[in-house]
Amino acid sequence: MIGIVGAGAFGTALAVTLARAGHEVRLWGRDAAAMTAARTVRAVPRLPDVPLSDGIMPTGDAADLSDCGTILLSVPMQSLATTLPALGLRPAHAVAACKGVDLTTLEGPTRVIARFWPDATPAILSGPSFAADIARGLPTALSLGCADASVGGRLQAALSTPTLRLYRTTDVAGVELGGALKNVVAIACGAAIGAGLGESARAALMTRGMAEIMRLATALGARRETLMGLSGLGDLALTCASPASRNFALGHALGRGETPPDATTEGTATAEAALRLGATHGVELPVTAATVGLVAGRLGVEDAVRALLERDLTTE
Ligand SMILES: NC(=O)C1=CN([C@@H]2O[C@H](COP(=O)(O)OP(=O)(O)OC[C@H]3O[C@@H](n4cnc5c(N)ncnc54)[C@H](OP(=O)(O)O)[C@@H]3O)[C@@H](O)[C@H]2O)C=CC1
Ligand SMILES: O=C(CO)COP(=O)(O)O
Repeated sequence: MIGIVGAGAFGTALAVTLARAGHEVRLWGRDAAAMTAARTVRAVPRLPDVPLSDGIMPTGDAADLSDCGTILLSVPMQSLATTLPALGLRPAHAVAACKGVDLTTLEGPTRVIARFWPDATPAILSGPSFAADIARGLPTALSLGCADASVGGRLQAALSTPTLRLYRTTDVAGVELGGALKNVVAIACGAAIGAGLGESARAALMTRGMAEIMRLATALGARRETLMGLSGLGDLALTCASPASRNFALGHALGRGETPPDATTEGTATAEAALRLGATHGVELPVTAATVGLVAGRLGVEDAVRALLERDLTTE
């Protein structure tokens, strides 16, 4: 039996594909009334058009997940540290499916898990995948990072489904940082497109953004080959190119001078966290700095572009 914490779009999509593959799934959401309603409506508010099969038990009571040896965590990154201790669970394996860096502690999801659930083996699941695609059973591939190779292998086998193919690695930092940092670049790309700066500008931002991801993540212990994989280059390609990305949509609205839609956008907090990490580790992050300024309203798109173009010429 698999437990999923967070009945948002992604947690629910994972529940649907795992149940379709034959798993019994307990899906916990913080809104107990909505989860009770979901038992009869057989859908959750964040993914209303996706029916929940009989193999999924929606619940607002975390105790219903106490028999689940593996728990997937799919709440927004900035709420992970408050969610975990409140659940009262002690799973053997805890797989983070959230993308970001905790702004208070600058920890990735597996470090947060280790802090609150020291007995659990932590892992991270990340890569290019829109919740709607996974829920529809469209082909998807993700990275599963687990420092314990044998647990990682077991999780890979358990969580892969006929349409969701997992690749495993022991490079937890690479999987975490690739998935977290690409959201920052997606905001920047959305702003460029929204402001009418063109496809060439987007390609330049993606490429230089990827250079920043490489610099910061390798300084923090990630391996280059992981960052060139699904949770890095792969997810960067998806989110920087698709209006379906909420991070891209946020940047797009800012680029057009409009009010951004109200949605989970992990890239805003992660951009700030990345700047702090960059300052500590002596890593220059010009695209990230411009994105932070843009999101905070300190810079307009034109100022941000000027700041990037006026930097000293350098080698690639
Ligand atoms: N959507 C996608 O396509 C993908 C998302 N992800 C990642 O999955 C994670 C979750 O995103 P997603 O499911 O899309 O987000 P949603 O906005 O769809 O849902 C967020 C979920 O987290 C809950 N939540 C929000 N704030 C808190 C809080 N403070 N404490 C506890 N629970 C909270 C929400 O509860 P409530 O409904 O009650 O507000 C909801 O169940 C993110 O890190 C995201 O980057 C990864 C890959 C794809
Ligand atoms: O991470 C995602 C796809 O891999 C989803 O991106 P958004 O959170 O920007 O919608």
